[in-house]
Amino acid sequence: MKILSAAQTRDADAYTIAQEPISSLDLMERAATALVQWLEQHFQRERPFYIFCGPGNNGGDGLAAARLLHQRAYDVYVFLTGPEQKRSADFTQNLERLPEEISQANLQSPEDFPALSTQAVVLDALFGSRLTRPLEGIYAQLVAHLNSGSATVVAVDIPSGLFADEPTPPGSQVVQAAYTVSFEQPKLAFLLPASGTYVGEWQVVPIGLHPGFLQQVPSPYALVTLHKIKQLLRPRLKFSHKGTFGHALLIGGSYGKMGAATLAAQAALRAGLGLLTVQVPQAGYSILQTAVPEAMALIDAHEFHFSTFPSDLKKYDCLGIGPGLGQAEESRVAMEQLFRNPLPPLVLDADALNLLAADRMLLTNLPADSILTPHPKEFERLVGPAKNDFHRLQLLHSFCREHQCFVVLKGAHTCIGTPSGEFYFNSTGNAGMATGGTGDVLTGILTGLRAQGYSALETCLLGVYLHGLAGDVAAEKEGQISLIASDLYRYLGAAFQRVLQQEK
Ligand SMILES: NC(=O)C1=CN([C@@H]2O[C@H](COP(=O)(O)OP(=O)(O)OC[C@H]3O[C@@H](n4cnc5c(N)ncnc54)[C@H](OP(=O)(O)O)[C@@H]3O)[C@@H](O)[C@H]2O)[C@@H](O)CC1
Ligand SMILES: [K+]
Repeated sequence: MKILSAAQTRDADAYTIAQEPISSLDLMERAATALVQWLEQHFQRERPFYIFCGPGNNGGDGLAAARLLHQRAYDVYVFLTGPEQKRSADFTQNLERLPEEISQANLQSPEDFPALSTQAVVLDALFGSRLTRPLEGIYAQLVAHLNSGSATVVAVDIPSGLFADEPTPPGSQVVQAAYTVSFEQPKLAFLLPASGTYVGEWQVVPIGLHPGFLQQVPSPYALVTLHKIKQLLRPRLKFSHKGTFGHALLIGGSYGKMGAATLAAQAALRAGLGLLTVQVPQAGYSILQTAVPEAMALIDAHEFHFSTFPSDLKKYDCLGIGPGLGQAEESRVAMEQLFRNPLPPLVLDADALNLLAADRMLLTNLPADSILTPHPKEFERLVGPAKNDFHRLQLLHSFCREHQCFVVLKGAHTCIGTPSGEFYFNSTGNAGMATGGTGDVLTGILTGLRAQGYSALETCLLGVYLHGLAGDVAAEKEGQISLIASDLYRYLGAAFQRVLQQEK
């Protein structure tokens, strides 16, 4: 699913109005109807609605929703803000349509702000996607009031005060929503860590924007959906054998960090890999053979960490390196030597990335189409600090282009950067996965998929999505709090099943 800028969203709106054709007022009615359907599913009629409307079309949505909620027997209170001369045409029409029984108040100063009980549902329809500057004066005071109460806040389209596709200046007043119901497409701001915290749980409701426009509009940003993943996943054919599904080499583990290597190994196998060899230091031999009997072991010359690499690298279909590797000087030298050889497709994680960051000459020898899986701190070590989340995306773009690699930047919505400048945000996963070892599992999944012949991009899309989906299935069964990394490979099979069973 493409992610559009605020300007593109307005164009989509205008195109739909002209081509469908539909009046702008009717499009607003459609948006409000979709919003109210969502509200009805989530809130009982005992919950009174306090609807705060700004002067633009976001406020117009709020007014239309007020009328529709009233028709559905909810208690509704409407609060208007902003100068009358700023009111949009559709806002004005919806204000005229508002039934007289609905109480209305104009908010001129903080003394007019209503008290909000825990029972109340606040609908934030102050500003939408055409915010032009940070909120000030009465708007900022009102947002502070809404945020200080204990009512449930639902943002219409986007929390007011948040910029959809550019950084919101630090210190700005922004609505802290429990839920955000967004029209047709999520906004880029929802997917980035700093702005995403304002959005709460977000939901996209379709409002029938013209598919012709959505297909042709260019956007570097996309949200990866189940539909896309289903198209990528290849079925396992009857006459296949273990050789069909690739042979991967994993290099990882050091004294005290053998678990990282065994987690990655288990995950690689569960990703459908045919054969797996794992190279560990001597101290890891029995651990590996006991924890992962399905894997073949190669033993490093060093007792405690990575110091040498196998000579016959060509026989492997993918090399995954990094989980639990450590950062010993001997390991750095071994990496340097490794990078002077012809290599199979690479997946690099954790300490392999730290070694790259410490020795930038290594980066110049990075083979094209390598996959790197940093968390934000590891990414910062590679590219330097980012001023904000949007600047981090620029750094991601430049890094992927310069090194012709794919970067899986891990986070709540993991972002895959590509050499050609696209950004794919993941839509699966949950907070239970913020626990040690889940990154090692991801490295294993990616290594296992890449060895099966998936392209670097397909590997990233599939691997990241399935890793998150396994986490979601695990959380359904065990809850988020107790989720641990090994649950992710234990539920990976169930995640594959969910994708395969999804209707095309
Ligand atoms: N696109 C779609 O598909 C559909 C969109 N729909 C809905 O429309 C919404 C977008 O509506 P919109 O374009 O009227 O913009 P919106 O954000 O309501 O307000 C702009 C007004 O606020 C003002 N203003 C801005 N910043 C300010 C500030 N800091 N402090 C004070 N004032 C400020 C600005 O005036 P300015 O002062 O900048 O001249 C202008 O008057 C969208 O989010 C969705 O909810 C659906 O109904 C139908 C389908
Ligand atoms: K809003």
